[in-house]
Parts: sequence; C-alpha cells; structure tokens
Amino acid sequence: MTANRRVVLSSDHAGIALRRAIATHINALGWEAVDIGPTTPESTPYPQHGAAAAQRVASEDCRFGVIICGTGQGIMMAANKVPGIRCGVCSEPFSARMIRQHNDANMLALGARVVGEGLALAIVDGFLSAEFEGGRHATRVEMIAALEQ
Ligand SMILES: O=C(CO)[C@H](O)[C@H](O)[C@H](O)COP(=O)(O)O
Repeated sequence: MTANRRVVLSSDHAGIALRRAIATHINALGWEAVDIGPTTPESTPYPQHGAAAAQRVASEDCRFGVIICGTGQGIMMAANKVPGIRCGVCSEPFSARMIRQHNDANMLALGARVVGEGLALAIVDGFLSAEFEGGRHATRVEMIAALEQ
C-alpha cells in the first residue's frame, strides 16, 4: 500500500491494548496500520514514542499518525515538537473531524484512560474520514508553520 494510505501507530505502556484495537480497525477500513510499538507492557516514556511516530509522518512515510498515552496529552506535546506535525488530542468525534477540516491535522492523540475502545474507534473514524477544507483555514495553517521558522 502507498504511503498516503499508511497510518503510523505508537503509544506508551498505557496505550498498548487500545493501540492494537485501533490497528485492527484501521486495517479493516482499508488503510494500512504501521504499528511501531511498544509491544511489551513495561513502563516506557511517551516522548520517544510520540516523536518516533511523528518522524514517520513528517518524513511522509505515513500519511497520518495515531498516538496514545494515558491522557493523550503528553504524547501529543512530544509529537508537536517535530516540524510539520499538527497533532490534537480528541475525546469525541466532532473535534476529530474538525482538526482535519480546519487545522489539517496529520496526527491524532488519544487518552487510553479517558476514552473507551468504542468511542476511540469512532474518533479515529471521524479523523480519517474528514478532509481539510483549505480556503481561510489554509492561511491559518500556514501561520502555524511560520511559527516553526
Ligand atoms: O503523558 C501522560 C499524561 O499527560 C500520559 O497519560 C502518560 O501515559 C502517563 O503520565 C503515564 O503514567 P504512569 O503512572 O507512569 O503509567
């Protein structure tokens, strides 16, 4: 499958079970889940996993990323330090659609201690099915990119 249908997945220890469920779901939707772990349950710091997934998106090896920690917040902060990454934490599908439509987000962060599996899958569906609207939103996204200079 080509890079524009690939979704990289990573998590810290808190997100392993949810990450696996999302990988299965993403593949069933016709995307290719690229699950970069971790695979064992030991405590592991979220910054390295958020950054590793973000690098796969920033390098255009994967179109999108879904990253998970306990709340989604720490791993989102780490991913957003990588130039070119626009990642938001979502706890419901409306925001997941909006970060694609208005913010051209290329990564979604989820909190495994915040949302259950069913809601998480609905959030992923919202994120992957929405399209960036461009127009006035493109100008604003360019302003975000300018902050990286
Ligand atoms: O970064 C976080 C908080 O914003 C994540 O929720 C982490 O998963 C959490 O801090 C890990 O906590 P733990 O007590 O070490 O499992």
